[in-house]
Amino acid sequence: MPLTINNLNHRIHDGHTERWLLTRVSLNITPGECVALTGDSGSGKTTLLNLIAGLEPVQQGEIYVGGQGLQHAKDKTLSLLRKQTLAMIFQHYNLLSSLNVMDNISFSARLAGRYDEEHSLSLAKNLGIDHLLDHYPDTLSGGEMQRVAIARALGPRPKLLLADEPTGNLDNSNSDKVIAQLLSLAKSHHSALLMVTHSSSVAEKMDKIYRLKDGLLSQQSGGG
Ligand SMILES: Nc1ncnc2c1ncn2[C@@H]1O[C@H](COP(=O)(O)OP(=O)(O)OP(=O)(O)O)[C@@H](O)[C@H]1O
Repeated sequence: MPLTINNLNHRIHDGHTERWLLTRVSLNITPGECVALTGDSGSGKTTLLNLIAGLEPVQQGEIYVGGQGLQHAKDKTLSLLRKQTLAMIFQHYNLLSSLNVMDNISFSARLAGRYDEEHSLSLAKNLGIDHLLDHYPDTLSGGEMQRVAIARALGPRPKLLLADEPTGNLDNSNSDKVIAQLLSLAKSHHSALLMVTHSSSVAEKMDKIYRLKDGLLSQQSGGG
């Protein structure tokens, strides 16, 4: 299973007080399943993604990514997991400005020791950015940059893709195209996808929709 979360509780310091941000959160995502994570601003969506990526320590409960438990995992295990098993896509793309598109796409796969030129080129072709391979990020549109970020994330063939508002900076027609490409590539790679989104039309395109409210995660109707 790419992602299993059992009874996760997470407490934060809010000024001088402490409060539970996440309570009894459980979630399973199967290979190739695409799941939307929704919830009001401040409900804890980004914190949950950070916990799954091993960027914040698990306080109570269990998170398994590709079978690897994150609770009690050492930093080395977590950094290997981020290289080999999961990938993240951000709203602000996080491309490397000194590398051209081809090198940006190859970057994560090289880091994971899984670089495959044919695979990188096929991702670029599928995402419609193969004519931009020698361009640099500052010459690209927002939609093009997000496509490069998606190709880079899929380069190492991750079991789990985490995406935080990946189309938040795009207009509706670009957003629809990028989401359609992301879903179809995630499915064809059998990568599970957990995507934070504020857009109900984006959420509806996913297999399942979950909502975080008052610390609790619940499945909503819709999606699929
Ligand atoms: N390490 C931390 N210490 C203290 N407070 C934190 C910490 N991490 C997150 N918070 C707080 O937890 C709450 C949830 O933040 P988070 O970014 O996870 O929400 P979100 O649902 O992603 O919001 P948005 O949709 O606005 O991005 C916020 O009130 C934030 O200030």
